[in-house]
Amino acid sequence: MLSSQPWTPIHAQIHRTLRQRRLLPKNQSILIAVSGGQDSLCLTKLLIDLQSKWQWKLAICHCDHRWRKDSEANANHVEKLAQNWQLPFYLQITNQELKSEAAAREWRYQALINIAQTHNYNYIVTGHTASDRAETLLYNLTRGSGADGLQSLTWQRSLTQKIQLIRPLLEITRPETAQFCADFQLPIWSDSTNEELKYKRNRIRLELIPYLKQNFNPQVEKALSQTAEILQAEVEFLENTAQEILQKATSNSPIPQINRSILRSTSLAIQRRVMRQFLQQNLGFAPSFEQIEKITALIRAPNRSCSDPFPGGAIAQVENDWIYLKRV
Ligand SMILES: Nc1ncnc2c1ncn2[C@@H]1O[C@H](COP(=O)(O)OP(=O)(O)OP(=O)(O)O)[C@@H](O)[C@H]1O
Repeated sequence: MLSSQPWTPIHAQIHRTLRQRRLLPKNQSILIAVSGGQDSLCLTKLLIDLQSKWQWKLAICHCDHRWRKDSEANANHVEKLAQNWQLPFYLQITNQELKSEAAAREWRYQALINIAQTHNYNYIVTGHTASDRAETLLYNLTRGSGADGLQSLTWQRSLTQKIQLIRPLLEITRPETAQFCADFQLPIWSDSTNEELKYKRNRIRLELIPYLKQNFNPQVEKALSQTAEILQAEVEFLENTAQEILQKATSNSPIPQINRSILRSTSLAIQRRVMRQFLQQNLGFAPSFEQIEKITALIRAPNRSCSDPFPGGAIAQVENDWIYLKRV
């Protein structure tokens, strides 16, 4: 496999991050998701250069959403790069019309998982950067997310029991990946839809972030990304604590029930999280803020109080020390 050093500060940083965070252990099989854009090319080059230290088995996967006229040319471009790098290449082409960004994303992750499962890759890596993290944080902030949405883009997430999604570039900004690609003359395929202002995410990147940089903080991407990093550890702690309390406060009974006096001894932050987990477990979907508030209010409500119905028809009802989730 080609690896034309030199070793740059970004190489050193990624090597250190991978070691400290134990993101991609030695000898593992890794599927790199490559769009052809600057971030995923930077990621691929870095992993190739670090490969001799980690003994990974690397491969490239490209997903063709068939959204743009040049999508086939884009796929061919990535295939050529894979050949030059002497890496196995997998192409996934959609056979359905993907109507939204969300649909495209869902299809893409499933396509990546299918390739990873078929060819035994335990890790899928993407080129998400600190800039993506900052943009996702801002986007979720405008939608009213709590800390969970603001931790935006974690270093690692399970896609299936066997496959982990890893994002090694979360400390590197997009201007840095652009510079890296220029330094190593990596041939970036530019995606024209990235410039379209009808997409909110693009407006955050092209209008809001430059405004914040100019008027508030030139390092705003790093600053927001740091906020996401702090929140990530806090969310993990709160979720684990809530899970422990949920276990103590519930019992195995045919009608789901949760104990009010145990919940009363915890803080509102934990009560909300416990209730979210309780509803999710028993209703089978992620509850909204209003639905969580409705059931949380019952922790201190008078006996026999009840909520109006949740989607699906269940209601929550207080009986002495318990809240029951009853199907009516
Ligand atoms: N067509 C593609 N084929 C393979 N990988 C892709 C493709 N598009 C994006 N990726 C991977 O996903 C990363 C993020 O891309 P981008 O920011 O464009 O997607 P996104 O939809 O905003 O991200 P996500 O939905 O995954 O959070 C890229 O760096 C790359 O690793």
